[in-house]
Amino acid sequence: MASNKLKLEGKVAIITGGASGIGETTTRLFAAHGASVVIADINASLGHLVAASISPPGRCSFIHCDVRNELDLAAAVDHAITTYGRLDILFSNAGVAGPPTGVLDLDPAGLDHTLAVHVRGTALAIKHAGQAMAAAGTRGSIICTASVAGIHGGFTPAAYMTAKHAVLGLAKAAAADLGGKGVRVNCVSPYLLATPLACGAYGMDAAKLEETSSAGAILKGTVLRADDVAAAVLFLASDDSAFISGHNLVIDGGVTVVNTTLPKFVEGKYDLA
Ligand SMILES: NC(=O)c1ccc[n+]([C@@H]2O[C@H](COP(=O)([O-])OP(=O)(O)OC[C@H]3O[C@@H](n4cnc5c(N)ncnc54)[C@H](O)[C@@H]3O)[C@@H](O)[C@H]2O)c1
Repeated sequence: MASNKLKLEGKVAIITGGASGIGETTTRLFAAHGASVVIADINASLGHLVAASISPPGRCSFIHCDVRNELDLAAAVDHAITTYGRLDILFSNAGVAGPPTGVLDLDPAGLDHTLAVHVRGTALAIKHAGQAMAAAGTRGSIICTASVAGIHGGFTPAAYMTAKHAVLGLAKAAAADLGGKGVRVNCVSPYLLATPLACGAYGMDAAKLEETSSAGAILKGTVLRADDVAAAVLFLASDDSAFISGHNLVIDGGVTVVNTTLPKFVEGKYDLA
């Protein structure tokens, strides 16, 4: 049975990419669990709308932040501390789909942009949030959005896949560097779910994308939604995961561990079809 206990009461979080999709849903869940949340995003109109829709007024605020820009991330951390007095949680989640090509057709500018948002952005967000947590002696939690594209080849175009592998490496490096300060660093790795990023990249509306995602999933009878990812992020942000660091929490209903191309053992025999 789900507990009614607030899991983040009195905590302060920064969520990059918090204006939309997984970030927006996590912003709402964190606030519902008692956290004050700073949305750090380039989309000012959506960011202000989401922040204003969360009650009580002031519980959530928006700051314009391009995660490729170190000064923007430093300002987001300052904003959290000035406005709410502390920083306990960073959810580094801002992302772009990147160029829709394989390696042979790769456009260097598209590769640079994809790596800058996902890798440089995550590294600098961890740097500034980690420094603030360490300076204040806060036993903080940092969560980065990686992807099933950080585990296997073939899921996505090359630049995005490269970026998500790097995010996993970064999180391991950061877990090692920040563990001595009491700060935990983990990743979540979702499979395909309907958000503006994914619908845009695949050229599908939300219903079609969910149908496609469900058809490819191993786990049947349920559809992966942003709520599922936000629940995993809440677990990693809260004291429920107090001794978990350097972990990649995969939210894929088994997609990355089941190889559907191998012969299948069904009801007493191998299905070689
Ligand atoms: N949707 C999926 O299927 C899926 C699966 C696995 C991982 N992810 C990852 O989840 C994360 C969130 O994406 P989403 O699917 O919710 O998409 P989304 O488009 O709904 O949200 C992405 C957010 O990032 C923001 N953003 C983009 N560039 C930025 C920048 N330079 N600085 C600050 N903010 C910026 C956007 O404005 C937007 O609010 C991304 O890292 C994405 O790679 C998505």
